[in-house]
Amino acid sequence: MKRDLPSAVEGHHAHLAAIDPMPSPVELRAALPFSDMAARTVAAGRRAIRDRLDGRDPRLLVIVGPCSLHDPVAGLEYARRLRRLADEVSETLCLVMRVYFEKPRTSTGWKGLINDPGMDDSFRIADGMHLARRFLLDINELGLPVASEALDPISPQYLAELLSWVAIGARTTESQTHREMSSGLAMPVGFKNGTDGGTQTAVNAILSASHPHAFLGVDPSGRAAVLRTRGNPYSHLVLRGGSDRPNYDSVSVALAGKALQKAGLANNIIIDCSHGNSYKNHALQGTVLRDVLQQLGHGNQSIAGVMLESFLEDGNQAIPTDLSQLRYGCSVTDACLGWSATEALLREAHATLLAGKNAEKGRQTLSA
Ligand SMILES: O=C[C@H](O)[C@H](O)COP(=O)(O)O
Ligand SMILES: C=C(OP(=O)(O)O)C(=O)O
Repeated sequence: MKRDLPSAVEGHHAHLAAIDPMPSPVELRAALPFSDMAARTVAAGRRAIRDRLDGRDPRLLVIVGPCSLHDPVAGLEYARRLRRLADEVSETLCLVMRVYFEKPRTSTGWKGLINDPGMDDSFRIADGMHLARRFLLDINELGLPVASEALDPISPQYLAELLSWVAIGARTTESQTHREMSSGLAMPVGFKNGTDGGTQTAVNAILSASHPHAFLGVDPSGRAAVLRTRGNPYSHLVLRGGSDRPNYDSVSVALAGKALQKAGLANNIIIDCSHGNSYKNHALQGTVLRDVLQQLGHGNQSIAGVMLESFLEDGNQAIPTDLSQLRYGCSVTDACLGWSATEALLREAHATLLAGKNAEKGRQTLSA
């Protein structure tokens, strides 16, 4: 629908095709209300992540799931499997499901389930937002906390109460809008280093997000408003590698830690095993994770967690014109580890960390 938008300037709306109304955040929340179970999952998920960042919980955070969520049915099947695995490895790993509905593109491409749920350029954003909130409720009701990327600055009004962790992506870490938004979010926010591999933009972002801001946004009724924030004390760094080289190695991690400390920030780092850290070769994510485990075994105190891109099927696929040709459970954006490789890798990580934990207990008993 194109609203009548008068302007004194001739041709002012020449590049605007239409303005479609959206239900307000309050309306969507009323249509898809919180359940007690979902509320408990979010509270427990956020607490566990804060405890890890504060050093009170020694478990490694693992943010794991598809590069993008395009099919809620396959997503739910993945979540059920992850939920079972989460229980099995809970002594050493805190699993959080990666549920990304908004994709920042290098230039063009499908921008995610919220933007285009039909994957056919029909851009039914109101339907996409409804699907996204429904899916987040379903996952939280399984008892699995959720991590997502916050890309659109209005989306959090609809969805953020269902998220336990949020990323600001490599392409938006330098954006003031995203830093301001993060300063008011209730959950820990991980800022990724830039696509060029530089960490200073993320350090600046963490500093900015930890401060109060006042900026334009929408209130829960969807009305334009001035949002005044208190600052987010749980913003932290995500190392995702750069266009020419990874940055998960111990030297890069130490240098990033020094940059955080120099800025007076907590030395908390999450390693994204995908993207620039694996040269976008999904099969290399295991190599990165094993290196991180080795760093932890050698006493690294700054790595709080890892991120893995994983789905039911290995690899990825282009979005076909005939959507009935889509392969079930296979990523339509970056390539992912398949479920069996994911499960094996996380069990291996659990066994490695458990062995380290038991060895430490043994040393303590001997020296007591
Ligand atoms: O994680 C996903 C992609 O790396 C990101 O959205 C950029 O994708 P593109 O370079 O294919 O646009
Ligand atoms: C887009 C993503 O990552 P990055 O911002 O690191 O490119 C992502 O994690 O989906």
